[in-house]
Amino acid sequence: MIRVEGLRKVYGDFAAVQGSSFAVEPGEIFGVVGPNGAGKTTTLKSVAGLLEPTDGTVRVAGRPADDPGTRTALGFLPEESPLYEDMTARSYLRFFADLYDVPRDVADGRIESALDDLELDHRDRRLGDVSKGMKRKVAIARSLVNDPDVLVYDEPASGLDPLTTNYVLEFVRELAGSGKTVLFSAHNLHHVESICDRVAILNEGVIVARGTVESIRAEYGETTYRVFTTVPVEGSGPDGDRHVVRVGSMDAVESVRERAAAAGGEVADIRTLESTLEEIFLDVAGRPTPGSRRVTPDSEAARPVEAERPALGVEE
Ligand SMILES: Nc1ncnc2c1ncn2[C@@H]1O[C@H](COP(=O)(O)OP(=O)(O)OP(=O)(O)O)[C@@H](O)[C@H]1O
Repeated sequence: MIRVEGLRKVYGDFAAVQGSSFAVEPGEIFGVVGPNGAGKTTTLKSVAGLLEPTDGTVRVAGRPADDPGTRTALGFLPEESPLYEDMTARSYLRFFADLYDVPRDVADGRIESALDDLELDHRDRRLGDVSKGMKRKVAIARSLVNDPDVLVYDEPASGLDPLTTNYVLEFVRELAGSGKTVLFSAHNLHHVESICDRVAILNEGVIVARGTVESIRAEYGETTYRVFTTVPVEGSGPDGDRHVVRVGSMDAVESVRERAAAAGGEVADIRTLESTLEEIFLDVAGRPTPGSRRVTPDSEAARPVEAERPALGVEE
């Protein structure tokens, strides 16, 4: 549903994205993570047809991302989503449904159902007077008024309390469960690990790791073992009435077992620990990336900064 090939975006002499390729299928949530400035928003805006790539192709549902047909079949949630503060949730969503030429009766049904699904109270209260969580939910509802197959969500849970965050993430999961294609960026790697089917780790505009969390863990992570013994062994520390030592291989576990036996004790328990996505991220994103983000003046790719295209439903 989303096909990105060789995406490159240069601002002046700076490459924000240096040649990314990935695909996202219907029903899938694909997470883009990376440090500040890695190129996540640039990637998402390019998929949403809001930025013209310097090089590469972006296709959504078989059409170029900037095709007018694509843009109405896609819901984009920007990182910051200022709303028209004097409107109510209902009037605001109707306004956007009108922009997408959704017939009024279809729009009303769709809006009420989105508001119900998002458990939005205060539907007729001025948006300037509602909570941040509710504003974010309204922005999410706005991304759905045209019933798009493809959703591009930049930090959907940014700045929300844990309860609202869980609600929003669960909602995104349900949207993917109903067959929508979701491209999603987030800083909170625990959220990404919990809801994304596949992940790309971006660093300095380059995808440095990509795949399911399990495959990334298998390739870049490490397995360690916490070995609990009834007697102290070299390197162990107390843990209640037992002792615990962390080792990195099954051979090392065997060696702990032998040392415990030699000291008249035994191994009481072994727990396996896998690297978290966060640990892998800190490792992978800390490595130097191939290529420089600086584009030299005589380089073919050094083109003028592209203006952002105005987007339907995006006031930035
Ligand atoms: N219009 C622009 N002109 C020049 N440079 C830009 C422009 N937009 C983004 N950049 C630069 O491109 C790089 C990537 O920006 P982008 O917003 O895509 O990163 P990000 O990964 O989304 O960052 P964050 O996590 O901080 O939101 C950054 O160094 C940013 O300063």
